[in-house]
Amino acid sequence: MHRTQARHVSVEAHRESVRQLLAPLRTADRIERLPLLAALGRGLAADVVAPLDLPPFANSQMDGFAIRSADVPDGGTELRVAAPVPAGAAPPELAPGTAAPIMTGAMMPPGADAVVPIEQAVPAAFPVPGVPATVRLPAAPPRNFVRDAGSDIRAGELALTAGTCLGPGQLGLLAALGFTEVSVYRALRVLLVTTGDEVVEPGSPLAAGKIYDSNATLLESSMRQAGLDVTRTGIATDRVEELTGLLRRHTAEVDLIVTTGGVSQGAYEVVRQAMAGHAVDFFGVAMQPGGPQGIGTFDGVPVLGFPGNPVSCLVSFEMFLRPALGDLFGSPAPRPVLRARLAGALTSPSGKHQVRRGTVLPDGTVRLEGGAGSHLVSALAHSNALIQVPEGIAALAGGAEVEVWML
Ligand SMILES: Nc1nc2c(c(=O)[nH]1)N[C@H]1C(S)=C(S)[C@@H](COP(=O)(O)OP(=O)(O)OC[C@H]3O[C@@H](n4cnc5c(N)ncnc54)[C@H](O)[C@@H]3O)O[C@H]1N2
Ligand code: MOO
Repeated sequence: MHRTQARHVSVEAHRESVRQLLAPLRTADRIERLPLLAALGRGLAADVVAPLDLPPFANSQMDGFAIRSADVPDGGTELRVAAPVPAGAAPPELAPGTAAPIMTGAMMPPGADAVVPIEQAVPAAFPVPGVPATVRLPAAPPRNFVRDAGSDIRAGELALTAGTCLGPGQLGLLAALGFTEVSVYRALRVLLVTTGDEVVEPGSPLAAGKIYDSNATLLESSMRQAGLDVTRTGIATDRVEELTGLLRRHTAEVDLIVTTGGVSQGAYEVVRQAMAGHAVDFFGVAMQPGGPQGIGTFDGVPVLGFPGNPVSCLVSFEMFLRPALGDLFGSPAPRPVLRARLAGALTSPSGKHQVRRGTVLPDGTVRLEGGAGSHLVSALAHSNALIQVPEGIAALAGGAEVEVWML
């Protein structure tokens, strides 16, 4: 279905449509098992349940003496020194009235329930092993400097939920639990097509009326950051048959097609025309920039048609595609959402959700970078955040609190 720009949908509704378009890609054949380090930055494909307690056994948090806390009265006492407990050993029971030298991470001897750090002992040094010795220790409450078995996570508990992005912390947990491999989603393969007779490759001569292709680099880097496997076709001209042929050649190899340009109201809207006869819908989203959008399938492959202005296509990616990838596949680089105070006033088209670019400063304010224009790539390059101005707001004064998405 090829429709004209008759309706306007909300940002939230379009984000949900993008999610629904991609949800069928979450299939079992897109799951693979990888060694932990190869899974860095991938989304976990299935819940992981802890197969063991962490720590697996009660152990000492300090180098010191393991004691039975009941053996030491309030004012402290002198105890006989038992055999030392090095890390990695399984110690025998601690005899009543004795203190066992114990190292950080070493297993608590059965019977011992507290550790006194070596700094608090008199003398504050471990005796030579095998030589009879005593040590004076202060009282310590039960569990003093003891890390209980299962105090981090218990066997049978959910360690990581499906859809979690695997960063160093998550991979470290899997290693601590003894895993060597993990099930993750394969990277989605995306075909990225920029369009326009005025657009030329950076590095080639810039004739009058031409501009360099910034969208391809903006989007390919965004896509790579979000874990996508990107195929670029080079710039498609405004000839419809050329674009149609190019898309047909690649449909079998990709999971998603993303185009830029050719979706608004001009006389030569190549993407709209190439999608004629396919289940692709074109309409306006109540958002600025990034208003004109296309969504649907081309020969069964999901398609997103982003507008051609550089900031518009980047904002489209951040507002619609990145959140869907995060939700469905646990893709990396989700955007942290913060609240910040505007350093200066702004105006916004009240019927649209405006996305301005800005810099969040250490004092918790956000400074606008450039105006609202969707061609302002230089201002974008100096921004670290997208400022969200919801539909219905026509103006905000300096100091007003806004939601920002960190880039
Ligand atoms: N009469 C109307 N005109 C326009 C409307 C409208 O509603 N009515 N919407 C405007 C808005 S908003 C946007 S956004 C653009 C969207 O246009 P298209 O998606 O059709 O994109 P193009 O016309 O091809 O290009 C727009 C703009 O972006 C530049 N561009 C395109 N590709 C690239 C690239 N790869 N790298 C850098 N710059 C690129 C292109 O030269 C244009 O300046 O339509 C408005 N017009
Ligand atoms: O919706 Mo357009 O992206 O404002 O220039």
